[in-house]
Amino acid sequence: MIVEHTDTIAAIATPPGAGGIGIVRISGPESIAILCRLFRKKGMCGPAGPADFASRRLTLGLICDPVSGEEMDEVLAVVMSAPASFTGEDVVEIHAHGGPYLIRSLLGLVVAQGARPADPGEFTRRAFLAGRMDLTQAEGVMDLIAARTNAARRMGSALLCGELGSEVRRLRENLLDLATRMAAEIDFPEDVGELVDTTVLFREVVEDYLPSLESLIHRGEAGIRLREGIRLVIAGVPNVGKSSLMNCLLDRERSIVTDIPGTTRDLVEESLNLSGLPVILTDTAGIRDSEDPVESIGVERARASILNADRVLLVLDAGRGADEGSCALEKEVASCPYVVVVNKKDLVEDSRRFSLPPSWQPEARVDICARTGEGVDTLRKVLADLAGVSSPEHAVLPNLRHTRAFEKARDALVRVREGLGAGYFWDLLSVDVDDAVRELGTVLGEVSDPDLLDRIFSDFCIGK
Ligand SMILES: Nc1nc2c(c(=O)[nH]1)N(C=O)[C@@H](CNc1ccc(C(=O)N[C@@H](CCC(=O)O)C(=O)O)cc1)CN2
Ligand SMILES: Nc1nc2c(ncn2[C@@H]2O[C@H](COP(=O)(O)OP(=O)(O)OP(=O)(O)O)[C@@H](O)[C@H]2O)c(=O)[nH]1
Ligand SMILES: [Mg+2]
Repeated sequence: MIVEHTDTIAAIATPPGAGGIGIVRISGPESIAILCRLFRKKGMCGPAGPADFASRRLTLGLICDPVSGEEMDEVLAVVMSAPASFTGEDVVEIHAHGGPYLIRSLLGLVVAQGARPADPGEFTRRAFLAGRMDLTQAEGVMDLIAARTNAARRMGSALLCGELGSEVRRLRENLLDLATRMAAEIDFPEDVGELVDTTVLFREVVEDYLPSLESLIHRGEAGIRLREGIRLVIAGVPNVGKSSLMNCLLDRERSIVTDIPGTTRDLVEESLNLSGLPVILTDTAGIRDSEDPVESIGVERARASILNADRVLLVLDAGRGADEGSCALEKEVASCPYVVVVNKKDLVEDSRRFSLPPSWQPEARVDICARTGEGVDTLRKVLADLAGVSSPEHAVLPNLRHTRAFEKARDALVRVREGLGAGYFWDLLSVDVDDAVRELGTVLGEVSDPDLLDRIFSDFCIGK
């Protein structure tokens, strides 16, 4: 899909503020001519010509204001001629000294020579439109820039390298091939013979394509958690060591700890990087019926935050086990995924470790001693594993947009599976296969939808 752009765009490609070097980037048919009018090569007088720049080599010279004749800066300029550039168009970069006023003035000169200030993400959008990358790779560029944890950074790299794109492309091609065979069978049933019979079709859909989509959707859930983070709420009856656990996970004394039950009253919230998973961690008041109006409000808030949690850490005291209060609380917590944390393991010998009531269904149980920090690393690992962010094969994780499309493709194939069972005619089934193919196409950006592109690229920064 090659799209011609007639205008030339320019932007500052380096971050705002002072730095060693600042870069103005220009892309489009006029970019080399614009550079020539502003650039004077070392040892030459008068403006430069295109022949003064070997493609993809730095050239030293001065940028001069063509109106006033003022020498603005000594710079290195590079020309990358179409199509061998990031955008596939003629690209020019001016590497100047990194003063914000200087860089802005240089951009002003470039714009005065006919370039248009670029929209956010417009360079990458052009790279995509020129067919130099698929949409997942363009999204990888953005993830890479936006990454705040190393795990998110790795995920951006994998996207940019096209790992997800190739996986989706393979799946899409197989489905497309299936759709083609089905269409041939419908149109020329006598000529083509048995291109695909019902059992083969059923096996392909049920054994190959549906599981692939389910796995992509599953990984997408981890991808969304990794990009957006999760709300993790620490809950329990009073005095079991919730605040001590909060402090252990944060590695500092954030929440007040005393031996008086009912110490924590308000919600105590902090953000935390858990093996790359961004977490908002909340310590809450111990849940109990209280006469104290302040504590009661705290307990209400604790309950509300349990309802909002993505996962709850239900803390028990090893000396007390699953007592009546904890059992009542477990019923409130159980609507949400939860991990049982048995604290104060120092108070009982391992052999006297109690078992949880059989009706409880936590995702995991971890025994810790918040006083010494024992077991807290295991808890961290369990939480990262549950969020699906710690295993390396999950390096490339779909985002929300991809996951929604995979879900629609999956639903279409489920309709095919059900239709096969119900003995539907093939022309009906092939509509659903086509749907699945189209959904996978949107992931790659093969369906042109300017609104979709606007939504994706407007989240980018300017100059990217
Ligand atoms: N100075 C600078 N650094 C940068 C970029 C840039 O545009 N300028 N990039 C971008 O933001 C990234 C690098 N990405 C790039 C990707 C492809 C091409 C390119 O010219 N590709 C040609 C030539 C390939 C080759 O010689 O092997 C091509 O694919 O045809 C350039 C940059 C990161 N660093
Ligand atoms: N022996 C032992 N005591 C602990 C451990 N963890 C916490 N404690 C003690 O238990 C008491 C209560 O700890 P907190 O962290 O304040 O308990 P909490 O669950 O936040 O209590 P509330 O805020 O009142 O609901 C304090 O005296 C802690 O020092 C542990 O692992 N072992
Ligand atoms: Mg507390």
